[in-house]
Amino acid sequence: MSPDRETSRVFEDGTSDHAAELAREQTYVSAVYEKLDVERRDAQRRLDETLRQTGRTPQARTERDVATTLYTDRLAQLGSVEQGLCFGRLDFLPGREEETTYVGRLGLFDEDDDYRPLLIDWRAPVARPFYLATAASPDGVRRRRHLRSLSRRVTGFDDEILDLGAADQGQDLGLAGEAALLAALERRRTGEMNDIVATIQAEQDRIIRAPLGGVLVVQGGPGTGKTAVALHRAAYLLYTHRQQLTTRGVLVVGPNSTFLRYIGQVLPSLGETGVLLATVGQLWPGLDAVGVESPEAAEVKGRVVLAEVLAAAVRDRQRVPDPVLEIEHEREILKLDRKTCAEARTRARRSRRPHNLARRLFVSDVLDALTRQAARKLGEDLLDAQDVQDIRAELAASPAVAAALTRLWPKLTPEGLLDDLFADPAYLARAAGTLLTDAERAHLESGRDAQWTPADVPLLDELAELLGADDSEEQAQNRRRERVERAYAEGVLDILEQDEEIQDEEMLRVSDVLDAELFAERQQARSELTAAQRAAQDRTWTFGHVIVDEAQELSAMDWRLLVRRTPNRSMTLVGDVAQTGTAGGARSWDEVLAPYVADRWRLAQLTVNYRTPAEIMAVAADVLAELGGGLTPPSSVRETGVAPWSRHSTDLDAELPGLVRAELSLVDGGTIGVLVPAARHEHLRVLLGAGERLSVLTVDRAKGLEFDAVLLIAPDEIVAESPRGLNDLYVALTRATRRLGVVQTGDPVPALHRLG
Ligand SMILES: Nc1ncnc2c1ncn2[C@@H]1O[C@H](COP(=O)(O)OP(=O)(O)OP(=O)(O)O)[C@@H](O)[C@H]1O
Repeated sequence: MSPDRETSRVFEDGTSDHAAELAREQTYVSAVYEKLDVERRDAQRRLDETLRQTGRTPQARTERDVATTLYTDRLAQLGSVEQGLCFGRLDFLPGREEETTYVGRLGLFDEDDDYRPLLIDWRAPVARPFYLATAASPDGVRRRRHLRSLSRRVTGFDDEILDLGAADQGQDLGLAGEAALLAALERRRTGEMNDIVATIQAEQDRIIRAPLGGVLVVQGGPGTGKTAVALHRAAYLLYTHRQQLTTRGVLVVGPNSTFLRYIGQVLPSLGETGVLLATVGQLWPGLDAVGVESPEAAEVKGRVVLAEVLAAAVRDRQRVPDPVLEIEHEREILKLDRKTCAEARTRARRSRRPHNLARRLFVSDVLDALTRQAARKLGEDLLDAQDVQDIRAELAASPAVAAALTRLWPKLTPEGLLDDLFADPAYLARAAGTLLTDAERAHLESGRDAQWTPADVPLLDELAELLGADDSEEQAQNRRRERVERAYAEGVLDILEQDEEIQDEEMLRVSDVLDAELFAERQQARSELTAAQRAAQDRTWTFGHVIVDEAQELSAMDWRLLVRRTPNRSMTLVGDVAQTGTAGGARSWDEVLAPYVADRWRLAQLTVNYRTPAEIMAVAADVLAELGGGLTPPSSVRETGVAPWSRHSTDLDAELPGLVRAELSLVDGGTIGVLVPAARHEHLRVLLGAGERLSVLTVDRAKGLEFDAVLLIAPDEIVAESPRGLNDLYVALTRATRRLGVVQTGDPVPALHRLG
């Protein structure tokens, strides 16, 4: 159904009516923007007022904190919805209370008219027919209108009349707002993902609005909008379960930082800033795990047996003397024997506390034993209880005793232990036992770079759990700081109260202003941290909901980390098992989830490809068939009439720059992705350079991204480069929104037979 045909159906007497209708829409949309401006000024004024308040009691201060966060968030939200604020309109069949509803990026109401809705938030239940209504099931909707706009100007609209006569709309894919959808898909790519709020399709909407609890897996082929759906789901959940989720926050996990940059603007454009976007490698606060290692090393590190290896590595550090450890104390030699230490060790281990916390038990038992010995040497009969206590305190403070305890049960940090483990083959061999082969251990030892790698982070996290943090000193410091802060606040209050007693109006005003500024400063520093920011600084933070994109790539150890961050198991996992590139990634969702939720997870599928034109998808479908696994390729929403091309190159360095230039000129200011085998990446990146419109990437870096045109280089090498090479080829072929060119340099790849 073309928009023109539809427009003429609605306005049978021609374009002048269309112009008049456009003008009417402009009047309405202008009024909505005016309301937005009023709301912004109002929120700014309230924030200013709140920051000026003194907060004289703890309750008042808490209230002020809450209000400041509220107005700061509101301002950010109102600031982010400027573009495309109002994008839809629903006209209902007679009999409904409301005749017309406008749908947009947030809800706005007219307080002077009994809170009449001016604009309905796209996430509100009443906006749902905008995404779900079809001619076959119109849900009371007579007409759905998509408004097009540029800044605050309405530039056009596309209508759909939802009567049964129009039931052929969207062909057999059941598309809603097809004209607007196709216009969105035709837009050239900029290197940043856009939101799809105006054109969400029914199968996507059902996933976005699925209930919060439990594990929802979204399986969908390339370009089916999994990433878009995941991000809109985050926005929807925050809107619908605001209270529950703003305190705990939502985490969105992506495969790498290039991908996170690509999707980074979507949630802010939906008015949501309280979501933490991170790779698993970024979930260790203060550490940027950007080290590089071999795929083999990363694969071994991702195996679930590493949890056992690490536990054994920790136990290995809990030692007993062989046979005796001598300690010099006050010119006497005290002896720690194997049996005493073994008993202390058993008691400490049985406590089931993490290593650094169980250490206190071990230390206490050893000190008891040493105290008994020292007392015996001094003549037990001559000592009273206080003397014995003093001896124990002296022993506890003795550097020689401390050194012995460190040898037997050292305080350990995750970083220190992991570094030692990978640097010391004998230690690794003891910890791994029969769990890893010699060759696998060799990967761990040799694959090391000076920096931590993303695959190290789940290991550090596992170790943090095994070791625990002896934070008694930190807690004592916190208690001291709280006491000081309380005393400070009480002091301020005293002064204010005295001032009030003096009843000197001028002085009162001065101290009020001073305190207001001080408090405002302190409070601002605290309240500006959203749950997402606090979560980013806290390894033990547990989220209200976790969304994982490209979930098929995660290793077993990654999953352990993420499940620890989501004790309520409220998760949305989106991915495609046909695109798994990492050796440790998923072959099936069952396999991945069984250890954590058994079979208690729900599966939703996406079936329509919004990215890759049918001509290119046909080539990719051959590769999918060769992969086996019984997955059906998604149906492309459009054809472009442009066939993918292939050529053989005998001198790539000479030919490629010209091919890239040609493609750049054909995409009308759009983007090109040159996807290359890892072994050629560095060379071709230097040869071609890179810029805003041109990216030279390995396939794993291109995962989740899209380009107007893709040039795929040496597909045979991509296939040969990894055990999941065919999956990589599938990913590479499905990155293009308009054009695909394949440059072969070696043997033809059978799965690409269609290209000739
Ligand atoms: N309903 C929609 N309206 C407009 N554009 C859409 C819609 N759904 C998806 N798209 C667009 O289709 C493209 C592919 O979407 P997305 O990247 O979310 O797919 P994906 O399933 O995550 O793909 P892949 O598995 O290949 O990474 C994006 O440009 C996205 O904006």
